[in-house]
Amino acid sequence: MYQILVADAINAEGLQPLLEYKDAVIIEKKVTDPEVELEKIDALLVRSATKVTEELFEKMPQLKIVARAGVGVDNIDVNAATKRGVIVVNAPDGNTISTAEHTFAMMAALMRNIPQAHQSVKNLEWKRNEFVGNELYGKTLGILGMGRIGTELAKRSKAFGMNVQVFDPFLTNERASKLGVQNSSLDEVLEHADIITVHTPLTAETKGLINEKALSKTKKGVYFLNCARGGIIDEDALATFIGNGHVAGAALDVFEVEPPGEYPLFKFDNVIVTPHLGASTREAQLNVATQVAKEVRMFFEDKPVSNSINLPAMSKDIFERIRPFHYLAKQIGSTLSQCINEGIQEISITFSGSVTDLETTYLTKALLSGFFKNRIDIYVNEVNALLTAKERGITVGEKISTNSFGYANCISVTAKSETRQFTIRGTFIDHYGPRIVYLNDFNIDFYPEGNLLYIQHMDRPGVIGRVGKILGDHSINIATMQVGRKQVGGEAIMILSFDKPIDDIAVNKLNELDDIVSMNHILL
Ligand SMILES: NC(=O)c1ccc[n+]([C@@H]2O[C@H](COP(=O)([O-])OP(=O)(O)OC[C@H]3O[C@@H](n4cnc5c(N)ncnc54)[C@H](O)[C@@H]3O)[C@@H](O)[C@H]2O)c1
Ligand SMILES: O=C(O)CC[C@@H](O)C(=O)O
Repeated sequence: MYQILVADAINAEGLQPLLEYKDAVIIEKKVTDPEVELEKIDALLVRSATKVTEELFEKMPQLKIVARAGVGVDNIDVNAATKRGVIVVNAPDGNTISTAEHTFAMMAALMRNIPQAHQSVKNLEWKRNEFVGNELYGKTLGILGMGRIGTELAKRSKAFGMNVQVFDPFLTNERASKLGVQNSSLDEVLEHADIITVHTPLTAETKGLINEKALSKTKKGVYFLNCARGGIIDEDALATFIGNGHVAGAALDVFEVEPPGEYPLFKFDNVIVTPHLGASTREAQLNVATQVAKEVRMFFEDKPVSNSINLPAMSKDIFERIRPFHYLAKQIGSTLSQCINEGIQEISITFSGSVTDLETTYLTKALLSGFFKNRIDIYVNEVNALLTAKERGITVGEKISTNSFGYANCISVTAKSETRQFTIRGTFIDHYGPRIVYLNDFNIDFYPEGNLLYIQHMDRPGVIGRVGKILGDHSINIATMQVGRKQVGGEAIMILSFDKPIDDIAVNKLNELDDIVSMNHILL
């Protein structure tokens, strides 16, 4: 039974896909609640309140997926998640419209002094001259960050007759002209805009994007909006420029520290604020909760998640095509690691035939996760496989080849240690499934699953019989047996499979046999 912790206020109706999931129990409590057994939690659902830090991951060794019911993942240490193989998903577009509408509402309220006038009337005043505002019509709106929210805001602002000038390093001129906005540099926006709004994520690059230097390039009387993340506009610098009258006003939905407590900007009447309400509509909360609940359920049902921050996105269709090779790659990796007993320095993977049409990097990661599964303690999956290899000094190479060794598809892997190299190849055969077809210079053919014994021996009369006898004497039933050799009387290999695990006594007896060179018990 998966334990799913819903740590922030997430729309209950949206959680329905998880509430209906019979393999999960939902716990709605804060991560700090002493009743929560953090060490048993498999999935964590949050909004922006819970900070998902390295220390929290430390307390949650079972955690497999963190879902952010919203866009920004700046409250989640994604690097720490990746290192531990924890998948991070978000709900990227469920609150786009709500946040764009909130930004627009803030802009209109700011330009027409609505919050101040509202308060004044409620204080039994009637100061019509004091609250004279400005039209939006004809003004230049500068948008920094033309992603989902920036784009929706641009559309709404154009409908109000505004000129829209934008800066986004990833925006092409073609897209800008389709949207009817002017694609500009940061400085051009700063110099020309009457109102400037930020819609970037908070990153090392965007932290303080609007600082003293940027503010000093703006027009006197400019207005600022921040409905993205606190810190993109430097709050101290903004306070200075509002205080000296250069900036005419600001509307803020987000703060460097939330809740902001005693806050220098609150003393200005021309600063209007909301408590991080951009996404707070019934529609957005239902959308984001449903999106993440579906994603978490898909993950536990072993289906592809589409909005992962640290995994490649894959459609259901593509996932169905890659699924057999994904399994094959994992089993190859796991077989490989159990066939070699020394430290590996290099793993080279070559894909050929029909598998090359697929996302091979994803298969490389799956192969590595299989490789590490039996070698190290930490949970390795496609998220942290490459990082784990790097941390352990293993060079991983991937290439495509036209030589598929006569198979319709082939994954060939060579692992190198200081002293030797080991090659393993697998293929997926329609109607048969995954097969290992080459092991350490021997052609062979076996199904990579279950309890296997890989025996290297000399090709001499009676060896196979003696192996069979010892196993029989220990009541061990051989399910399948494959042999491979290069020349008569030379080195040979055997792969035996069993219905149940074989005991150490039998293995030791087998090891004592003449003509047995080495033996590896493989559990797949
Ligand atoms: N107030 C709220 O409740 C609320 C709700 C939703 C989202 N948000 C915030 O809004 C942000 C934007 O959301 P979105 O869905 O539009 O994201 P998005 O990823 O669709 O758009 C972000 C855009 O910023 C651009 N960008 C990145 N670095 C930049 C830089 N240095 N200068 C200029 N542009 C840059 C990107 O190219 C991208 O186009 C989120 O990261 C989140 O922090 C806030
Ligand atoms: O959870 C919220 O309400 C805030 C969401 C918003 O900041 C986001 O990044 O999606």
